[in-house]
Amino acid sequence: MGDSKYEYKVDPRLPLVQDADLQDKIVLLRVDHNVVKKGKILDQYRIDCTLATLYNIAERGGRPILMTHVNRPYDKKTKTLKCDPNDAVDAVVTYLQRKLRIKFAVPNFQPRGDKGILDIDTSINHLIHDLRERRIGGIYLPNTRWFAGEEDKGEQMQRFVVQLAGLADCYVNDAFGSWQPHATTFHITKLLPSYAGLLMQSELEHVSEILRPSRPFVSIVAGSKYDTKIGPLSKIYETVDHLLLGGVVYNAYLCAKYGVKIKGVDDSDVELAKGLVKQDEQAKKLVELPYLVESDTLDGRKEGQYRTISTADFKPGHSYGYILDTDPKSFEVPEVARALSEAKTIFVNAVMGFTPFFFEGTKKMDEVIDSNTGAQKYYGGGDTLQELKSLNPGLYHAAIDNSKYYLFTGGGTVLTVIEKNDPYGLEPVKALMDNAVAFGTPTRASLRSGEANGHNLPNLKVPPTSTYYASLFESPRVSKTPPSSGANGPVFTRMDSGIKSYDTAAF
Ligand SMILES: Nc1ncnc2c1ncn2[C@@H]1O[C@H](COP(=O)(O)OP(=O)(O)OP(=O)(O)O)[C@@H](O)[C@H]1O
Ligand SMILES: O=C(O)[C@H](O)COP(=O)(O)O
Repeated sequence: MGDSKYEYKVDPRLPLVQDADLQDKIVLLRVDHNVVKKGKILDQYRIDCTLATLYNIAERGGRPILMTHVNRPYDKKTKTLKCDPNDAVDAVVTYLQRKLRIKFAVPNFQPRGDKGILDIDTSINHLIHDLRERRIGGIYLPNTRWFAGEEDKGEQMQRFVVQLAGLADCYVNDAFGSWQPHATTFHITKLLPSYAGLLMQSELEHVSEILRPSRPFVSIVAGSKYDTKIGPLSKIYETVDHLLLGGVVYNAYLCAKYGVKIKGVDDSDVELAKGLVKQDEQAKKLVELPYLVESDTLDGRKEGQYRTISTADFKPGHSYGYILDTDPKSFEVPEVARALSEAKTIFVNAVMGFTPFFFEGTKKMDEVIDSNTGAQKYYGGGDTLQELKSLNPGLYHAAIDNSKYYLFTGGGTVLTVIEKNDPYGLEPVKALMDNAVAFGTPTRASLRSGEANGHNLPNLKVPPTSTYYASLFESPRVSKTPPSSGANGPVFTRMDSGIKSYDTAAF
């Protein structure tokens, strides 16, 4: 165990990376480095936050294989997966190499048409060898969402997870921002001993604070990910004293509340938003930002083609163009100003406008929040942090070292925690705790009670030894009989790629 001064307050049943034996182990490390837009990094914060875990793994003899998703390359409507170089991990790898002065190798797996990458093939074997021999500092896998198995729930997922497990001895999840239960955040824990990284631990400690906020508690939710944000909103509504909305979420709410039509807002989204309107009829916690920026086009900020409108002028049945920002003067309306200045806790997952063209609403929001010096302020979300940094750089840098601020690496994750009212209800986090029980790995709870896990392992899925995998990587074409891992251990079969398979009964 480490020095408790440097440890986070987390559920003692959570298996922690600092308690894992990592000496000469290959560690599959899931991070959320989803910070690349059009091939460029907009804000390194999410990467920097994972360096402690990376150092911890390296310091204790572990050999890391990193994985992150970048953007959303799978199109649910057309069911196609496009491996666009703009969504590659290369920019992240270049940044890490420059920062750490070590070499990361990125294997190149060919996608199959618009189905994405189907297999981790044996071309990775020599890289694993180099990793073990310390000729490279790490491997960085391609964008996890380029793999057909990442978001799948059936055979492709199982195949991908089995191949991933075949690369490593254990798994560490440091991707707090990636709360969706996908192959690399969730299913992989069925096959490898799994641990929470240091960033994950820090985020879990701080997100617990939001669940018992000093009141009044104000949440501001905006942005474009309507599908994953509208769900948690009704639960969030119950926990806050005031809710402010912006972006696409607010547009749907306005259509539902005022019976207007706003360009780009789907009828199905308006239907969903009606629930929120109904909820607000009684409690009236929703503080509306009344001045909005309407634009005739999505093609940027075109002189003469955008204007400020007011919700006071909304008439049922009236159609509007795109609503692409909140006019800053919305924050001067007494009701809005009061809600933000009297708040004791503020959570912000909000980009108010269509970036990069419309930014004034977000800039003003950040400044007004900052002027409430007494409030505890929590920001979360990839774009939310990027915008805070680019619009108010001084404020952003001061916030990083200010105890009145905490910057989460995931906004959708915090919303989900509030929805579940439990950080350990996040599926990837729960999977880590279940894994500790199944694999018998030590946790603070088991160490404290003297039931050091790992000695008495009935009904466990025990992975094969690293030596076994190493031998495969060294001579990938020679078929070997895998070692028995006990009566209850997994059954292995050889796959075409030369990587071992677990019995899929684990899923
Ligand atoms: N009115 C609007 N119309 C269209 N796009 C908008 C509008 N308001 C904001 N956006 C877009 O929303 C995006 C940010 O929203 P998003 O939901 O991805 O936030 P986030 O901070 O990344 O949160 P999370 O981490 O939960 O994904 C930006 O790309 C911005 O351009
Ligand atoms: O940027 C984010 O919000 C996280 O990386 C999660 O991305 P997702 O919502 O596409 O899963």
